[in-house]
Amino acid sequence: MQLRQVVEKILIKEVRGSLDIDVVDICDDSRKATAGCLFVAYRGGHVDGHQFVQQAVVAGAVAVLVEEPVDVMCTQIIVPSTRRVAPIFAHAILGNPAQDVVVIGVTGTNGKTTTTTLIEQILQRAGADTGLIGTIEQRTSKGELRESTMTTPEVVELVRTLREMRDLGVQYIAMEVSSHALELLRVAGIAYRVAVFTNLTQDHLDFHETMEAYGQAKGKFFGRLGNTFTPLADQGLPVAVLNADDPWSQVYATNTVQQVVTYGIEQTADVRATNVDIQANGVSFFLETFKGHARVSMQMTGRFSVYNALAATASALALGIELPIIVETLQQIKGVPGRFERVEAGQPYTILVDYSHTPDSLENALTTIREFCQGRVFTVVGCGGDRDRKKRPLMAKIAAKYSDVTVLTSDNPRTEDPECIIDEMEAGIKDMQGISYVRYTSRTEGIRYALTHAKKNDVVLIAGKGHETYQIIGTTKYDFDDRLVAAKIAQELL
Ligand SMILES: CC(=O)N[C@H]1[C@@H](OP(=O)(O)OP(=O)(O)OC[C@H]2O[C@@H](n3ccc(=O)[nH]c3=O)[C@H](O)[C@@H]2O)O[C@H](CO)[C@@H](O)[C@@H]1O[C@H](C)C(=O)N[C@@H](C)C(=O)N[C@H](CCC(=O)O)C(=O)O
Ligand SMILES: Nc1ncnc2c1ncn2[C@@H]1O[C@H](COP(=O)(O)OP(=O)(O)OP(=O)(O)O)[C@@H](O)[C@H]1O
Ligand SMILES: N[C@H](CCC[C@H](N)C(=O)O)C(=O)O
Ligand SMILES: [Mg+2]
Repeated sequence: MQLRQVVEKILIKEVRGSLDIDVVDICDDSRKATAGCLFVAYRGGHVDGHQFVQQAVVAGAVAVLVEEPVDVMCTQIIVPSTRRVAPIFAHAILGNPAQDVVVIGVTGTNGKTTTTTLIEQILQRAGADTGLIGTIEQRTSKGELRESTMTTPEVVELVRTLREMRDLGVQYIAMEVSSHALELLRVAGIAYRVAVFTNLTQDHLDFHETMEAYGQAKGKFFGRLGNTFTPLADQGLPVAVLNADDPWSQVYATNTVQQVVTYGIEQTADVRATNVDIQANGVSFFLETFKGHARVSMQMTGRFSVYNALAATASALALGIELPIIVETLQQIKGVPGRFERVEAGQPYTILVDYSHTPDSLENALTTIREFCQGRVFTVVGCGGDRDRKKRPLMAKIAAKYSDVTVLTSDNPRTEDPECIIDEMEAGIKDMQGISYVRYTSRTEGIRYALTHAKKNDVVLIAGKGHETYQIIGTTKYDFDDRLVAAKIAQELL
């Protein structure tokens, strides 16, 4: 497209060079620059993208979007904030794919991956072609596209993925919207048809600093619903789906002028579960909605699974899907990889791998296990390095409170010293009376300790890494899969 067509939409800018040039692509990483692209320079947390404009031009960039003049031989568009306007360029240059697909966004601390998966499965059962963008992978009903590197990609990659999905014939896309994405304007320009809130509990205080700021970041999603620079793909009106049992929903309801559908267990809600019965192999409940009611028996367990099911139900109803299709899907779905996933190696005790890497999700996982466990509970848990440090003592405390034996170990230490991370976790439980815990820096050895001591009727929870197939130590990514490691050790111990 002619660069002039987009640049004319930008109010505050200085242009050096010609705008009458054809731009065929956009990129924000010089290492991925291609012939005829526009390179966007972001000032990052580690490096300044402005350093790489020359490299991008050598690779074929014909124009650059920058915050200060740079010394290169190509068109320069100089703006106060490249992050602010990059979405306008990305959507326009990549052909506005978001206008051709119906997008459902799910935000919240926990439950995004599970809820988007449930929504995707319901839409597929209703006969739609779907896309999914989230923590584990980016896939369509026609097949997997790729494993994810981020929950919500940066805007350029995100819009490119939307375009890829649209070109494959996808009609509906369910995507996770992280608080980082909202804060960094990664999802600007996407007109969500349904915006879902799961819950807000402590995480990411390294990035947002306070819970208030974290809550406000999520609130942006609802404040802007129906208020973006691209129109909705279909004729339906935007809907906010809010968790009536989370106090932040009241704030978010006042943030939006759009219709709101609430769901919950405790409080009165438009979509509600009553008579919740949690078992080891599933959960059942009575589902009441504004479109009828039904008894539901799911193969996924835990009270949190009921919340995810309710959020997905409310979203699907907002999209006009019939209740029986929703109920059939909820009953048929077996689970999501790494979420309360059982490892079966013929051992007499239960092994569960769960992606609980926040205090709240760990507490939910353990209270669920306590509801059905007849023996002892062993929890193997670590905390990620280069991430929120404040959650470390809290997670250890929760593990120790609900477990008979806690094994403090490494998650992804990244560039931090693994011993220091475990020290920070241990600080939360040092003074607790009557608890039993051990430390193993090696995650494999931590898992081995728990499995060696577990007996019939016991449950071993391996928390924090879920579906991950790697462990990041320093800057190296090693192969590591809790499920495979646990299965191998359990088999050896038979
Ligand atoms: C805090 C955050 O989101 N950081 C993101 C940010 O990193 P950064 O600001 O440090 O980037 P940088 O390395 O300084 O580079 C600055 C710019 O120079 C460019 N560059 C860099 C090197 C080079 O040779 N050429 C070049 O052009 C980079 O592409 C970038 O545009 O920009 C990078 C490039 O787009 C992202 O990869 C990076 O995400 C990192 C990997 C990350 O871990 N993000 C996490 C915290 C995150 O976003 N998580 C949420 C989920 C959270 C949750 O809910 O659980 C997510 O949505 O994934
Ligand atoms: N609705 C919920 N409320 C609280 N905890 C939940 C909920 N759903 C899932 N969990 C717990 O949180 C863990 C992560 O679930 P899920 O992957 O669906 O969340 P997420 O929001 O996508 O996480 P991430 O921020 O890492 O992408 C699960 O393994 C489970 O222990
Ligand atoms: N999306 C989360 C995932 C955390 C998973 C945990 N295993 C870790 O590495 O801390 C994050 O990037 O903070
Ligand atoms: Mg996720």
